[in-house]
Amino acid sequence: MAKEGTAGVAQGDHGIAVQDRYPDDFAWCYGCGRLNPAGLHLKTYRDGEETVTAFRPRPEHTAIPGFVYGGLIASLIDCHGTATASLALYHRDGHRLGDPEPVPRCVTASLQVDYRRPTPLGPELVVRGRAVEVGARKVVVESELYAGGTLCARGRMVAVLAPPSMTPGAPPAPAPGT
Ligand SMILES: CCCCCCCC/C=C\CCCCCCCC(=O)SCCNC(=O)CCNC(=O)[C@H](O)C(C)(C)COP(=O)(O)OP(=O)(O)OC[C@H]1O[C@@H](n2cnc3c(N)ncnc32)[C@H](O)[C@@H]1OP(=O)(O)O
Repeated sequence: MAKEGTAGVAQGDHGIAVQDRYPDDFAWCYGCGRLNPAGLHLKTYRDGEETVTAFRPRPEHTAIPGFVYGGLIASLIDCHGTATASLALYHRDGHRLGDPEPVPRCVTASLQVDYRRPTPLGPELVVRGRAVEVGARKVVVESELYAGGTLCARGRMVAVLAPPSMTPGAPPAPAPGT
């Protein structure tokens, strides 16, 4: 039986958020790190062939009174996208959330946001995403952001598996050209 998530939709992968399975060293992101006390704590769930997240902006997320700051919208699309990419790589490798294997961590290589309508401040925002290309290390993710059912923004991003040299505690990467 699927559980109900914050977005009010059925969750897959045992109803576990991708961000709750990132290794601790990778769980400090301002947008989605569960260990960042000042962060947004975005949670991404599987919903069939898509992913979904929900976030209710607060008054400090104002652009002009009554409307949401575009940088917040980009953050939601960004963090939901990297999580969608991580989940796609995890699935490709035959895993499901809840398996003991660590969930891979992706970083943003490219992020495009199309702001289609002013986003009202008040309703919960829902972002739906999907991996449209899954390569060895690179995943292209497309997404849409809705406010009260109205499409307000679209995103397209390239997410890349964090190289081992980015892992905290790893030896520094060699300088370019060496
Ligand atoms: C967090 C910053 C890093 C600090 C390290 C802290 C340690 C903790 C580690 C992890 C925590 C994760 C926390 C995530 C937070 C959530 C999301 C964010 O806010 S991320 C912040 C903004 N993003 C960056 O700062 C990336 C800066 N860029 C890079 O480091 C590199 O450029 C990187 C890793 C993205 C790619 O470098 P390559 O040397 O590993 O790999 P190549 O061969 O260049 O690219 C792989 C594939 O991606 C494509 N690609 C790369 N950049 C692209 C671009 N801009 N547009 C389109 N495709 C691109 C390439 O064409 C290639 O594709 P083909 O496999 O050949 O098909």
